[in-house]
Amino acid sequence: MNSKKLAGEKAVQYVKDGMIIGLGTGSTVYWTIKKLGELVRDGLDIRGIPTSKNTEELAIEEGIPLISLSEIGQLDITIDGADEVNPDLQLIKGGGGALLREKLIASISKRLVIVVDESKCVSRLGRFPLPVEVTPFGVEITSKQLQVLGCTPKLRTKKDIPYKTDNGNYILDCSFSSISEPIELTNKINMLPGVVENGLFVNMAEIIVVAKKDGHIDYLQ
Ligand SMILES: O=C(CO)[C@H](O)[C@H](O)COP(=O)(O)O
Repeated sequence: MNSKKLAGEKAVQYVKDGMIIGLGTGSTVYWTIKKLGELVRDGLDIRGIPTSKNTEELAIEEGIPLISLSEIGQLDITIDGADEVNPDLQLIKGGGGALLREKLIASISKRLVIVVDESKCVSRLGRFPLPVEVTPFGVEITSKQLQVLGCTPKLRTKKDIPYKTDNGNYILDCSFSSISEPIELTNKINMLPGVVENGLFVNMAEIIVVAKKDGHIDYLQ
């Protein structure tokens, strides 16, 4: 049983004809996008807004018509994955490095639907290191300032050089032993001058589609 596929495909039930849809990033929402491609080929009329260059490529491959952010003020729905979800529907995102575009697009969506397999569900956030997108300029300073907030930041790398986001920034993966006050923490992190955005999504998700190993689906809302 492929739980990511199950969760990803289930979420298309929220998509209706005529909708503008935020297309998330990652290996779970991959299955949503593949399914939407099938539905588009069968006549579903939607427009997508990708949250990353990878997702844009996939959506084009699937024949999903795209629309640019400058042409719209609001999206009907965004479907996306997550790295951790807690029972209050708070999330850690950004494992795939797309957190800034994901958060921006989610912030102008009427609904944010999250698709995960059950391994992502935790009682308290923080087991997964929190991705923080930062400017390359002054990254060492920003890293020290983040440490003061109680974490161990690690510069994300790819093939031994700093990983660059689609926006040309770096990611610091910040290990907190646990995150008890996500709202306070997100505000404190985003106050730092070198921080562009962090991967805590609080008060944003409306529904979380959780696929279990045995094939059952739970809906957290
Ligand atoms: O936030 C993300 C990308 O920035 C992803 O949605 C998150 O990392 C989950 O990915 P996956 O479904 O591959 O486990």
